[in-house]
Amino acid sequence: MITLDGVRKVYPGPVVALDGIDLSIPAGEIHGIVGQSGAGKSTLIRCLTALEKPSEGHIWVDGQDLSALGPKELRIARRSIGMVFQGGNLLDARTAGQNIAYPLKVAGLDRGHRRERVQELLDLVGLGDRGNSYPSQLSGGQRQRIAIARALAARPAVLLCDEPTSALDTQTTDQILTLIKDVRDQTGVTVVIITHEMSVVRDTCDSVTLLEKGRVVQSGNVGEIVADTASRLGRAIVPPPRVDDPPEGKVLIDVAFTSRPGEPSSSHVLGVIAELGGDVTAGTFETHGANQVARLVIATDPTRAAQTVATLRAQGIDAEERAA
Ligand SMILES: Nc1ncnc2c1ncn2[C@@H]1O[C@H](COP(=O)(O)OP(=O)(O)OP(=O)(O)O)[C@@H](O)[C@H]1O
Repeated sequence: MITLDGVRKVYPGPVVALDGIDLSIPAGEIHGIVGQSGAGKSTLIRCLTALEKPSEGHIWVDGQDLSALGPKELRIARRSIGMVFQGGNLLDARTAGQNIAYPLKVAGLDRGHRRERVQELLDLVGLGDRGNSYPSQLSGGQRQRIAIARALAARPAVLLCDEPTSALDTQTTDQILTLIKDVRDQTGVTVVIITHEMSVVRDTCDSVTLLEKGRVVQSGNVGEIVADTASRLGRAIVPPPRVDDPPEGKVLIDVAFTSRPGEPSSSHVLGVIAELGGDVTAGTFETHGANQVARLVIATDPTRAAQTVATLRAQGIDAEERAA
């Protein structure tokens, strides 16, 4: 559905914003793009909307090579790409309904069909009775719902979301992410979400790409990445639980493991830790597909720390003493 092949983007300077990106996102997936500030996320999304032209390489969206299209063809191709920005970016002087209708007007849909489609979209995002409200009369979450409806108006094959929840509180964030998942389930749209929040990746994305200095560090299925205890991205998506200080006279050991079907279960590992004289101070257990992913912090006597780490590692369990 979305394929990038050797995409480079060099700004004058020169600044290499994208340095040879190869990426494939299947139709109907929700894909997260993460990376630190300056990693190239916004440049990547601007290339996907064809607002920016790659210096090298090709981008296919919905079967079309964007780099091969002329200006007129690009304008048409852009209709199959919906965009949602941080904060919504609605036109303040227009009602919610008029905001949603705008891309339909541009696409040449007649008034009657526009009205029908706008109501359908308002209902889809759960704001069926707010079509006549102006953006200033809506909450941040409601504005973002209208922005999603507007992005979906022309039935795009791809929905690109640039930090869609970073201006929202936790509860509203959850509601917007649930809406994005529902929309994907109902319409089959392929979704790309740029985010700096790993919780968005954990709770919403099927697959994820980590960018660093314009390059792909890791890309793949979220469940598989978090199950790989050696993956830095996996540990960022499911981080170790927070423990500020070890109990008096103890040291802390970070433990990470994945229980796959047919492999030693969490209770087995907890048994090993207990036998070694360790106390579980905090723990996170998450189910990803058929796997259970665990991050534990255990407290133990300093004299036993090295032995505990060695025994756990010998059993294939990731363990590391936390620096004091
Ligand atoms: N128009 C531009 N001209 C020159 N350099 C640019 C331009 N846009 C981005 N850059 C540079 O390209 C690199 C990648 O920037 P980009 O905005 O894509 O990163 P990002 O991962 O989206 O960062 P952030 O999370 O801060 O938005 C940075 O070094 C940035 O300074």
